[in-house]
Amino acid sequence: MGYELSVRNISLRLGGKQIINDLSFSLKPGEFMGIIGPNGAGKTTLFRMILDMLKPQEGSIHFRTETGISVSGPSVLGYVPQSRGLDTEIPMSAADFVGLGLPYKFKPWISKKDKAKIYETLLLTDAGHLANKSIGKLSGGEKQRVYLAQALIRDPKILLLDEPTSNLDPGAQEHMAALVHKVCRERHVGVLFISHDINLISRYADRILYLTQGQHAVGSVNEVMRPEVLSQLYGNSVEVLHMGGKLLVVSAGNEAAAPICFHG
Ligand SMILES: Nc1ncnc2c1ncn2[C@@H]1O[C@H](COP(=O)(O)OP(=O)(O)OP(=O)(O)O)[C@@H](O)[C@H]1O
Repeated sequence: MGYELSVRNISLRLGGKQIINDLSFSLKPGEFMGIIGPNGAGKTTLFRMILDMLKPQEGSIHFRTETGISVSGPSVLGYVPQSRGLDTEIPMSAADFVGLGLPYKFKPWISKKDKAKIYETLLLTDAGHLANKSIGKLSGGEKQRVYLAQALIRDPKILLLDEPTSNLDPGAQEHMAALVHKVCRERHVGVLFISHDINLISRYADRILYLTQGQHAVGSVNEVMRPEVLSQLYGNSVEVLHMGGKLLVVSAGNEAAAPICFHG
């Protein structure tokens, strides 16, 4: 069964700054939504509200089954945080790391069933061959696939991914986004995927949420990535250039038009 996320008119001020202002959107089962916006736009803060780690000062966030029954967020969410800073010497295999995502049980061993589930989930994220390797010694792309497996081990209905492709080379970025897209479609999981790369996102996302300066726009890439929409968000004249099949967003009317947000 799929679950829908419904965000209704939420607003949040932090440290005297309006981070989120009257934001509403919904995420359907099996839908892939990309979240983009400059540093400090409030993307992670939005995740913290969805995860119930932070309450919006106005508005509400709900999770419902397809038949309309409300459920609590944490029970249906899988989350890959932005960074973990794992010690390279940490004495833990990738499989044990994934096992940390299992519901806690008062026993010192992992059951055969749990072991099978861990391996099956590692296979799902193309990381089966990494099961016995030390988690701290994996490459950035390998680690991200193990983190994804940990977030998937409890079969979440909605997946929150905070920049899972940052610091990865283009091939690993594509691999990660394609994996997430496969899980999204095959398992009917709703995905919120934060990234700074609109060109990557636009290949996979059904819709995007663009956040900046307390403002936002939601829609398809073609609906949102338009000069009139982005100019309104930034409060400045902005151009959206299409170069070699890629999007480039720049401040308009400036000879030395500095990219305000290069989406390579
Ligand atoms: N507890 C807090 N108190 C005050 N301000 C905060 C707090 N948490 C976050 N902020 C501020 O809220 C703003 C949004 O932060 P957030 O981490 O959500 O941005 P982001 O869009 O995820 O940025 P990035 O792309 O750099 O990860 C920032 O200006 C940040 O300094």
